[in-house]
Amino acid sequence: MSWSADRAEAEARMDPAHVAYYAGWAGDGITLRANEEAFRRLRLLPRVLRGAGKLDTGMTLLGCPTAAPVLVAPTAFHRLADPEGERATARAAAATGTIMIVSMASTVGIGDVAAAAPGATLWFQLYIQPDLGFTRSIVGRAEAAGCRALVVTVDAPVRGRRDDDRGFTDLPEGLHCENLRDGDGVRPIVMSPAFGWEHLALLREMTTMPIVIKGVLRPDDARLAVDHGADGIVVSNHGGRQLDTVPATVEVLPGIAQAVGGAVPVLLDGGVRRGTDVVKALALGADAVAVGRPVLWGLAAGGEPGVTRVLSTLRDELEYALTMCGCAGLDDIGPDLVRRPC
Ligand SMILES: Cc1cc2nc3c(=O)[nH]c(=O)nc-3n(C[C@H](O)[C@H](O)[C@H](O)COP(=O)(O)O)c2cc1C
Ligand SMILES: CC(C)CC(=O)C(=O)O
Repeated sequence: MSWSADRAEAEARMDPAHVAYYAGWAGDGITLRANEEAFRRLRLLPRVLRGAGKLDTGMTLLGCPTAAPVLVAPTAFHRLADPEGERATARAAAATGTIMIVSMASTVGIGDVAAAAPGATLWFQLYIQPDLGFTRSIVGRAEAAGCRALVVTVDAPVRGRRDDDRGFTDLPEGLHCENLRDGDGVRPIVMSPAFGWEHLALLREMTTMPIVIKGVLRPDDARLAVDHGADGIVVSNHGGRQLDTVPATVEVLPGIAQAVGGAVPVLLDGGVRRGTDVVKALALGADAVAVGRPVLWGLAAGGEPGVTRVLSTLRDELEYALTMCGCAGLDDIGPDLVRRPC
């Protein structure tokens, strides 16, 4: 089943307002579409008779082994798709040897996600909260749950304007952002334009987890992130959900990879749908990619087995594409494999 068949199935099963939230985009959806279109425009140039033999797609990222350079991107509210929510996604991640980045806006608390999927490698995504004491306690919960990295999202100084959200504002009865529990209540997520690079040093004091900056689109910002001690970068435009008309992530990737120069791992998300997209991103300088909506559609269409299928299919497609390209492994992927559009 392809991701678009999953989406059709999700549309049949889910509340239309929730489908619209998952699918949602900022403005006119120019960036949303550009992410996928940019991958489609790139062409692969396979090499032949390389005697490559059987290949291995496994690698290690920030000390964490992963079966393929494909991670689960952080996405909010998995219980809108399936009653087990993030528990199901994490079990599927464990079953496929995939690193899952759990959203701060998960509908299962990070401790419960970890307990439900003991074999999973979890990273935790954070929106820094203006109450830094509360931020510290959220980070502490992620650390106590065994998360292996902190992914700090920096492309949301305010919420994206999503005209087509069709009225989705509040979670249904019984669903909450469990990581924001505070005493008897649950605090709202606060976005703030007041954060600066200096906040990285504050986070560094709060945790021993490696810190990854998510939402970088410029080489100079990537360099600043490295200079301020980031351990990794995610080239991301939030799946086209924040500022419309920013470029497709794969278009800005080569410049960012060059600016980072291998100092820290560079990940990319936005529009990755097939194994061939993974090859293209790696060829243009990414160490790994992350997928957002396909995981949500797989979860809605088929629960935990649905997500397992999405993740294992991506890995199979990657292996197939690499074999077809004459690669012996991930190290064999270079820019020569991709022909950019004229
Ligand atoms: C429904 C939905 C919820 C999201 N929630 C978060 C979130 O809580 N934190 C975050 O950093 N990014 C969030 N994102 C952005 C994803 O991490 C990722 O950048 C994006 O989905 C990648 O694009 P793709 O969906 O085309 O794969 C969300 C994306 C979607 C579609
Ligand atoms: C709860 C939201 C802030 C999650 C998000 O980042 C998104 O919907 O894109």
